[in-house]
Amino acid sequence: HRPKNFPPGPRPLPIFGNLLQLDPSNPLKDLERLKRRYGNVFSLYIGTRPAVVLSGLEVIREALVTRAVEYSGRPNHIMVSHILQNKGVILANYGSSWREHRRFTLTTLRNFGLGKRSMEQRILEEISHISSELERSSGSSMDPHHLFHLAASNIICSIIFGQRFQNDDSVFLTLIQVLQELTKESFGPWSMLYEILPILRPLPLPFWNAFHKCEQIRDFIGKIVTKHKRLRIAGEPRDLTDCYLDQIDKTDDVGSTFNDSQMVALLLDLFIAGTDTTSNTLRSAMLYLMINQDVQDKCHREIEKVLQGRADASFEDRHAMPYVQAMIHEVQRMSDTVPLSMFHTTCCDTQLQGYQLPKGTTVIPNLSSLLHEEGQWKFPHEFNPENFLNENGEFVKPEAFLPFSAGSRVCLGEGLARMELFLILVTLLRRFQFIWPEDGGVPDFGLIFGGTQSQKPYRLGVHLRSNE
Ligand code: HEM
Repeated sequence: HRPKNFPPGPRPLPIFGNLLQLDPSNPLKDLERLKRRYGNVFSLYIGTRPAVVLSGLEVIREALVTRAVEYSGRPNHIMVSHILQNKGVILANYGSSWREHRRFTLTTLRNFGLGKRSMEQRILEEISHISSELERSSGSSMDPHHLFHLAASNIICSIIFGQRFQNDDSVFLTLIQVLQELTKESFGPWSMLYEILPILRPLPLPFWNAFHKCEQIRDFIGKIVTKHKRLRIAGEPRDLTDCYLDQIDKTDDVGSTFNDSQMVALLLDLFIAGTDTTSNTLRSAMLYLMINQDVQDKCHREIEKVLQGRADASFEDRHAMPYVQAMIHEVQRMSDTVPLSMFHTTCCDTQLQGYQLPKGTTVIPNLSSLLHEEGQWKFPHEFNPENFLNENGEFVKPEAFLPFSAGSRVCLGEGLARMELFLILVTLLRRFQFIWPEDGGVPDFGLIFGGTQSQKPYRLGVHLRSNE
């Protein structure tokens, strides 16, 4: 039975709740259908637990921004929260440890703690590796998946560990593979069984693989931390790990939330959160740019005009490049990278649009619903940078653009991600032209659903521009 005055929704079955009414390979269409039937706030049973799905700008803003404190919890019954032990930031409960770690990370990422090499420099260094790799493919085509995935991982590694790995480093490649398997298994069918039938948990079933994989990654991170402890000079941080060790020194009291196991959890979080998201967005960008040569040409002209003879772009240049900004935001809108955000929970009994939600209710913000919401966009269903330009050609950001979510849990890496997307795309569009290969078949813009969505595999045609 639904609690009193709980949002309406389809009738659940015993044990499975409404899970059998959703397509596990892509529930977004089903959520859209249920929204049309029950409204922008409706409920679903995931197993025996009720969850509330929020759609549209008005409702999502009311929950995540207006009532931010009431809606900032994280579920602690799902498999991935058990794997990550509710430590670090992403799945940490709303409370002092989460707050202090979030503040520490944001401050450090804002370049107050990264030592001599700024975040911008670290990104530019990685771009030079991407460029060399693309140069090797000039005149032909390549699958960009690996290239962008390694680049995004390496940027995060450079910031948190102070080092990048060679693209053929076997330990790094294994780590990335384990990480990819971990994210897949954490949201796969076995994780559903783990959640809805707790009685199965003690049995040696495949969901334990995900726990073992996470241990492997923690070991890898643990070794890097040990090396840092040996080589660091206190007060002279080279990267985020050094900053954290300084922070432990500073807050060495009994009540401190900064300690070794929280540090490994935080580093793991940043590594997980910062890789697929950025690299999937870059893959979307390349696909849309290859098919929309007019947009690519316009960006190239704007980039040349602003940078003229300068060697590198800087993130500040974005203010002089409204069209490029519009293109990048439009790519993010269409790539819909984190469609259902991270699940939230209510931290106390609360309300929304006249409904009552008891403390502990799972809340699913359907961010995907905003990015194509009728009435919010000039062209809700097509790729068109004009969605982000006013009649004077100036860049404007509609309120429904919330791919990083909103409120107190808004993506902590938004600044970093935006800097990466801008610097990488500007540098690559300046040096290369990307062309749909003749044998590429018909372009398919359909997305593969997941915690982070991605484009289907495709080949990127690369043409090195002459030094015009
Ligand atoms: C295009 C790239 C990215 C997108 C679209 C994206 C999107 C998101 C979204 C939707 C959330 C959930 C917010 C919520 O619960 O309401 C999130 C959380 C988070 N993201 Fe990102 N993200 C991106 C890149 C990054 C990067 C590069 C980092 C690494 C620094 C990062 C770190 C995090 C963290 C730590 C959280 C958890 C925040 C918290 O619970 O307080 N993200 N992100």
